[in-house]
Amino acid sequence: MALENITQNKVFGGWHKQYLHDSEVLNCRMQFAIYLPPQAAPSAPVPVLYWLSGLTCTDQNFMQKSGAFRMAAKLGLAIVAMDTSPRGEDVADDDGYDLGQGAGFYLNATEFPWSRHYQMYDYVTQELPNLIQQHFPVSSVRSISGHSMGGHGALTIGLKNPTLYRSISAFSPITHPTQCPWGQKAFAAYLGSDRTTWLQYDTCELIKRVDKHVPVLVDQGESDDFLEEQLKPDSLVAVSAPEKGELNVRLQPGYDHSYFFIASFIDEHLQFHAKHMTE
Ligand SMILES: N[C@@H](CCC(=O)N[C@@H](CS)C(=O)NCC(=O)O)C(=O)O
Repeated sequence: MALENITQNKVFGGWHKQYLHDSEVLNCRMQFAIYLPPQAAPSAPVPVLYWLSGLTCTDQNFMQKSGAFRMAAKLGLAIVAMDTSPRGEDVADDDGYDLGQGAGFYLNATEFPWSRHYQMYDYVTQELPNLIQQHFPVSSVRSISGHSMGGHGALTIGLKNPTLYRSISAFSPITHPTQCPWGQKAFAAYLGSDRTTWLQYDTCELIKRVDKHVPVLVDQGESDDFLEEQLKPDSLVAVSAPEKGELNVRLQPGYDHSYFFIASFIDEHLQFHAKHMTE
């Protein structure tokens, strides 16, 4: 599949590049960004961290604001940041910032009018990684991370695919979407009124169902305005079971929901993933 390179900037000895491509699963043109560290070469493929952003974001919020490049260059990690939904004039949308374009929730929609394009689960787990492996000097070793809606995406996708990802991390994730307004609105639209179909995309429900999971690191700011109504870290702590795997939920005093918070702890997340990707 053809990639169209639209930007490239050298940073910490590596390269940040943006690309456009036709997505078969999303049925539209998509944009993504990749950071290739200086170590990446055809003779030396590097592991990849997939980053999933939150509501209203594009491929650029993380790349421009997280300050991840210095540590990624040091550790020799590639990072792929994708868009948060299918895009385009023909793609169904909604006036709310929390539904439609910019709010794909990393699931496969089954309901009209969303199902024609909103297949983000397949895009993240299959189409995009295949494209990345085909075109860049990366190995098949992957981990996954994200913020808010993207933290929900990273956790659900990582829990459901323990052989695809070595580790999972999340900042301020929506941990129990079937029990919060953002999740209930999105799942009702994308998946319909049968709530049993929602459970496959709910981190707290998935943790209860799996026997084992890969190591998980979660950071949550205690001064996050969305903490109690939308994110519910206590629900995640309540279902954690040490015998199933490492699940470290850290509450960080004073931090809010923004990329200032992400920038403060991104180095620790990259080190966590690098450790598990090089084991
Ligand atoms: N009312 C906010 C809600 C959306 C929001 O807070 N989005 C978070 C993720 S849930 C974000 O990362 N915003 C973009 C940014 O900070 O760069 C907005 O419209 O920006």
